[in-house]
Amino acid sequence: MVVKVENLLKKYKNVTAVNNLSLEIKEGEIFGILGPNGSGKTTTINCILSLLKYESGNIELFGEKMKPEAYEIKRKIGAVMQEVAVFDELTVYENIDYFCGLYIKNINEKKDLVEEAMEFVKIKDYRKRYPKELSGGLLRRLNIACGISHKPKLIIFDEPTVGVDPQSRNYILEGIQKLNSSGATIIYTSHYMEEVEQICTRIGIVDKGSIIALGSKEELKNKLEFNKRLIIENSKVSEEEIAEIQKIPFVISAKYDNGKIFISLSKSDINVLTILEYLKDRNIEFGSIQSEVPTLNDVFLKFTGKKLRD
Ligand SMILES: Nc1ncnc2c1ncn2[C@@H]1O[C@H](COP(=O)(O)OP(=O)(O)OP(=O)(O)O)[C@@H](O)[C@H]1O
Repeated sequence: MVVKVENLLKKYKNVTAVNNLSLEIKEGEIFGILGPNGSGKTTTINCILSLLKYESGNIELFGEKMKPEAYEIKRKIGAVMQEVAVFDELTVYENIDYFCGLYIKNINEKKDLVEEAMEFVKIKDYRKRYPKELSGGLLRRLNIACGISHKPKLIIFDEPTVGVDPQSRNYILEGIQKLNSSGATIIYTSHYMEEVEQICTRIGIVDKGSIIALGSKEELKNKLEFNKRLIIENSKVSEEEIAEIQKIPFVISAKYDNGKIFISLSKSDINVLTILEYLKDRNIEFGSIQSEVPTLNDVFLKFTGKKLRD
């Protein structure tokens, strides 16, 4: 087990930021911690890294207890935190060289690793630039290069794509997958369900400091009763008709909102035609029909009663 967190409890005065959180992460995983703002993701990461003291719980990394002075464990970890932490007076190259040099003493080896890290986040063209000359996305990519250049076995990314342009976002996500393919175990925190779905092999959904659901995206979606949602454009449909639709055997729920009928269909016997025939039989006019598969937002909604993003 690369990461083992048992019953972690962390309070800031009277705010319980992490509430009895437990998780285990195996070698080779890209483990996503998905939760809304303030759900305790960063606090959990800071506890895992021993940057914060906590009230109770147990944290082991690579099978050993993690402590502030566990330098041997820390060498195996790369952390890319939400706040960009680079030196303004050093260039892109010098910044990565500095952070790499904290772990790698051999000059030639270090040189190669710095080049590799720059290549990884596609920042080579900016090697002589200073941080203040970089866009937000490039700055994030520099921050990542600084955190990963020493080839850590466990890399933690805390919301690395917040406020970045789509191109940088793609470089970052692809880069993380490449790091994983080359052997690193990854922890990735985010409040963007699309990103987590795209890259994570297993996901822990957090709310109010606790994990409320855990599994692969398929396992999480299997916890839902429905596996398809129809959205039918319609100008008018009565409450009685909606109630009728709801009675169709494989319909889990039906509602009318803002000119659209939303129908969730159960896993078995999905028959869209039956719905359309029903509408046709009753002369209910409809426009475009969309079919959606469930998202992690639906999973979040099921367990918390609220949306992931407000
Ligand atoms: N230094 C602090 N002092 C007091 N309360 C804090 C502190 N840091 C975080 N909190 C509170 O702890 C809770 C969890 O915050 P945390 O930053 O861990 O969540 P998060 O999921 O990482 O959110 P975000 O995505 O906004 O960073 C929140 O209620 C937050 O207001």
